[in-house]
Amino acid sequence: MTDDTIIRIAARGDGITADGRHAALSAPGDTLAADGTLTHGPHHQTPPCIHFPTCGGCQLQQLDDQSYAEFVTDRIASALDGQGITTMIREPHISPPRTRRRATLHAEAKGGRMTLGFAEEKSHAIVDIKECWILDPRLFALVAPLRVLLRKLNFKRRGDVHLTLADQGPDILITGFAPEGLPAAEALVAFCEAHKIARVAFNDGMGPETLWEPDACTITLGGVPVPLPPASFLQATVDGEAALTTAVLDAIGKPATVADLFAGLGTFTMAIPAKVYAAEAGRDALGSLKAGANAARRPVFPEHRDLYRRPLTVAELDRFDAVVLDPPRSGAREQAVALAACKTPVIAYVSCNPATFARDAKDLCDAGWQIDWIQPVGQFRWSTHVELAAKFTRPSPQ
Ligand SMILES: C[S@@+](CC[C@H](N)C(=O)[O-])C[C@H]1O[C@@H](n2cnc3c(N)ncnc32)[C@H](O)[C@@H]1O
Repeated sequence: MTDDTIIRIAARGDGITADGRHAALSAPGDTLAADGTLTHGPHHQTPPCIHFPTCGGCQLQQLDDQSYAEFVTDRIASALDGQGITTMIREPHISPPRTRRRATLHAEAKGGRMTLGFAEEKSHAIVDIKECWILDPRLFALVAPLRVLLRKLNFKRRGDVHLTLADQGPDILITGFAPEGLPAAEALVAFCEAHKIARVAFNDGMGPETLWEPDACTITLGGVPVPLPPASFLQATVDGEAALTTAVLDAIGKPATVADLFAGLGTFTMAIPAKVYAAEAGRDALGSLKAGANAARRPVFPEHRDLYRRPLTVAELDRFDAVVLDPPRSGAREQAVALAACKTPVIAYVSCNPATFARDAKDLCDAGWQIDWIQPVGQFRWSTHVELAAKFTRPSPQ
């Protein structure tokens, strides 16, 4: 290896040479000459998608599978290293291509053309996708028909198209627009029947209005069908959800009572075979979790609670045999203070941001917790977005 060899990929996706220079669209093992010429090495693959690298949906298609998996692990290791923490990092789980079950596309009507796709990298321009290597084929199959539909609906602006695979089929929420008139209604029904759509809702600023939903939409979590509000948070792939759930169950063992914090629709709540207290600030999500758990007669105790303003106290946390938390990207700094001091024997921390995870982990480790292991999960294949599940325990006295 020479000083001009790319030795790692930084958090934002640039390759970094041994002598500290940055190169976009490079892979470990490539070499960067002094004049900026990049020579591809053994881990540089031909990006499969015709839209790469313009499309902002993927940033790292030039990495082969080995170097992408190493990137995912390295993101977590470097964030922890920055806080002075070392631990065992398991083999990452990487979602296969074409498995993304939810995505937000952007639509724009301009000059008689309807553009529909992901935004360009670092730009508002929309890439009119003709192929996609990350979307589930059942969702990608709707992209061309949706362009036709939007034209028929007289969509004349810019808006978002949220696509989700519900138990009943594709669920679509279109924002920034609401169709009007009988021809639009007829075009919508014909589209939904032809493509076996589970639901279509529009949100023109007043909240989602559902115009098609022949059977109530659900998403099955841990074997429990949960009512699915439009554009809800779901783990991005089914296999990614399974990898995170398996890690959480492995971490917590066989507890009698568990707190699931930032519970969402109940991805972990429903998978845990115990009494589960579920705290969540989103009213719609919590209402669905409650309805799903009640219908399935699960011993779940939901609470609508803002965990940033009102984190669980030490006394509340001490009642549980295990705590699971899965906060948004900003992490759980406020909740980590009480977690650091509580007596619960085990914490399973699921994170979609290694940097805030490492910050919160430092608070826990400073208070005597240790990280037993971390399971990296790359659900957003070929992106710089990395997830993980970690097990925290208190070391037993010698
Ligand atoms: C990363 S998602 C995880 C959801 C769920 N655990 C899952 O796997 O599907 C984070 C969740 O935290 C919720 N949330 C965001 N801010 C919150 C707050 N201040 N208090 C409680 N929940 C919050 C969001 O509504 C969202 O459901």
